[in-house]
Amino acid sequence: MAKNLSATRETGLIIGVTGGIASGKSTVARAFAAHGIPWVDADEVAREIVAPGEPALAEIAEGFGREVLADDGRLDRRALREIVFTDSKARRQLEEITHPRIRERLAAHLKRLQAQGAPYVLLVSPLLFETGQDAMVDRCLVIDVPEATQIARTAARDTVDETQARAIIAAQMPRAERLARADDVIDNSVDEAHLAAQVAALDRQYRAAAGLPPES
Ligand SMILES: CC(C)(COP(=O)(O)OP(=O)(O)OC[C@H]1O[C@@H](n2cnc3c(N)ncnc32)[C@H](O)[C@@H]1O)[C@@H](O)C(=O)NCCC(=O)NCCS
Ligand SMILES: Nc1ncnc2c1ncn2[C@@H]1O[C@H](COP(=O)(O)OP(=O)(O)OP(=O)(O)O)[C@@H](O)[C@H]1O
Repeated sequence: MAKNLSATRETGLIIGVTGGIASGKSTVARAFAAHGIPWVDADEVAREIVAPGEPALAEIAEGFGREVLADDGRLDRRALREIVFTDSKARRQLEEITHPRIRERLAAHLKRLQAQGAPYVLLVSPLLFETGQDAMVDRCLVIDVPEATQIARTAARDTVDETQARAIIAAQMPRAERLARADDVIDNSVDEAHLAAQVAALDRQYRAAAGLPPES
């Protein structure tokens, strides 16, 4: 059900941005940044909490074995990716280690950004609904593309092959369910100009909701 756009918490408006792998979340975040809007990225925070010396890295090594560490002691992300996207039990084990820490770190980053006085801020997360991070935001914006576009854009961008891209999509919320939980939707199936026009319209809407005039 759509949230009341004017009912923002005292600390200011937070927009949750979500969508499956390669739906275009980072591209959307950069388009909002062109309007002066900052964001916190859950994938980046997920990297921060497994940096060398962090307790989560030690717990992962304990649970998954030294084979998920590279020679320099850093997390071998590819090795861990291959384990967790073929074994849902292992994925849940990883999430039990990472998700509470990601959530805590996201809250701290959001607080810091809000203190800098932005019109509103974005929380960009592939698993906004799956992890309950949607409770941290006032409104959920879903970036929507067909699955074939996700696969094609993943293949064009990184080393994840089609089988693995499909396994990652299968580990995420189905498209229809995500759309059903959206307050706002961006159709990112066309091109960046089409995306930028939708972001500009939402920016006007969110500024009005935050009690601010349109961007001058
Ligand atoms: C498994 C890991 C090491 C793979 O790292 P890698 O650098 O290869 O990929 P990256 O982190 O960039 O993730 C790629 C994409 O996979 C998807 N993804 C990542 N973790 C998950 C998950 N637990 N469930 C479903 N999809 C996921 C997201 O769409 C993400 O954008 C890493 O994704 C990880 O630590 N995941 C657990 C933490 C997590 O849930 N992160 C998501 C943000 S809350
Ligand atoms: N409208 C578009 N037209 C063409 N290509 C696009 C469009 N939007 C995004 N892309 C491309 O698709 C790929 C995925 O986009 P992006 O990295 O923004 O997705 P993401 O949702 O942040 O991905 P991830 O879930 O892996 O973090 C990138 O290579 C990007 O340049």
